[in-house]
Amino acid sequence: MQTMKNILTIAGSDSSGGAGIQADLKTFAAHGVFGMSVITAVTAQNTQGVFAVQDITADVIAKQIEAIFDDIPVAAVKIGMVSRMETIQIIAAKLRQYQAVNIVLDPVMVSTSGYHLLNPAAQAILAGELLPLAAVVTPNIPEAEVLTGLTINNLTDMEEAARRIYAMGPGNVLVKGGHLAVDPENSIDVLFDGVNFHYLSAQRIAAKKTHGTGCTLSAAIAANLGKGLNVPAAVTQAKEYVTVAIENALTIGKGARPTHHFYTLYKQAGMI
Ligand SMILES: Nc1ncnc2c1ncn2[C@@H]1O[C@H](COP(=O)(O)OP(=O)(O)O)[C@@H](O)[C@H]1O
Ligand SMILES: Cc1ncc(COP(=O)(O)O)c(N)n1
Repeated sequence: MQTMKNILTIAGSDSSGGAGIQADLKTFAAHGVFGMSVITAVTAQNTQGVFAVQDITADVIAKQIEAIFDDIPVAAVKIGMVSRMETIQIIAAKLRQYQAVNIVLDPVMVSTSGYHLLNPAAQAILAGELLPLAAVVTPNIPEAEVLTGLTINNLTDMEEAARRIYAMGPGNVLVKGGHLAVDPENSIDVLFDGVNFHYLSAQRIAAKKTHGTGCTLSAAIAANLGKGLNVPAAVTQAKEYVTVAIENALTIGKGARPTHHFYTLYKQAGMI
C-alpha cells in the first residue's frame, strides 16, 4: 500500500550538502515524503564558495525525468538550479508532457557566496518557460528585482514585484524577505495569490551567514503541497520549518552555515 507521497527535486548537486539536491532530499526526509532527484548540474562547492560547475546534458536530464514519470506517480516537483537555456527548455517540455502538478519553482540565480548558478542570458527563458508552469514561485529579493526590473526597498516594493511576477503566469508568488531588513526584528515573506497578500513573518535570526535557506523553504513547500495542503498552509508550515532550520544552523566549515533539517525530529527522539 502506498503510504508516502513521492516528491521530486530537479536541481543542482552541492558537494558540501547544504544547498541544492542535498538540502532538498533532507527536507523531504524530514517531511515524511519519498524524495527523488533529477540532477541538472554538479557543483564543486563548500561553505565558502562554488569552485566549478559541470552541467548535465539536456539528453541525460530528459532521461532522468522520463525514468521517474514513466514509472512513479509524482505528487509534487521542486525546481532549483537550472543553470542554462538547454536545461530550462528540456525541463519545461518534459513537465508539460507529463502534466506535472504542484510545481514549486525556486528561481535560483546567484549563490549566497556570489557565484552565478544561472547563466544571466537564460534569465528571460526561465521566466518565459518555467514561471507559467509553477503553482508557487519563490524569488528572493535580488531574483525578484531581476525578474521585474524593479528596485525593492520595502514591503510595498515587494508587493509590486509579486504582482508583476504573478502576471508572468505562476499560480502564486512568494517574495522572500531574507535579503531585506525592512524590519530588523523580522524576516517577512510576501505571498500573493493574484487577489490577496499574505504576510509571513518570523523573528530575524542574527547569525553568521546561512546557506540553503531558499532551497530548504521551496522543498518544504513542495513536500507540503504533495501531502495535500493548500498553498497558504503549505507555505506557512514551510516558513515555520525553515525558521527552526535557520535557528539551529550547523557550523560544519569555515563559511556559511547549512540549515539543520532534522532539529525538531532529533530533539523529539532525544538525539540532541
Ligand atoms: N536571518 C534570517 N532570520 C530568519 N529568517 C530568515 C533569515 N534569512 C532568511 N530567512 C528566511 O529564509 C527563507 C529563505 O529566504 P532568503 O534567504 O531570502 O532566500 P534565498 O536563500 O533564496 O536567498 C525566507 O523564508 C526568509 O524569510
Ligand atoms: C546546487 C546549488 N543550488 C542552489 C544553491 C543556492 O543556495 P544558496 O543561495 O543558499 O547558496 C547553491 N548554492 N547550490
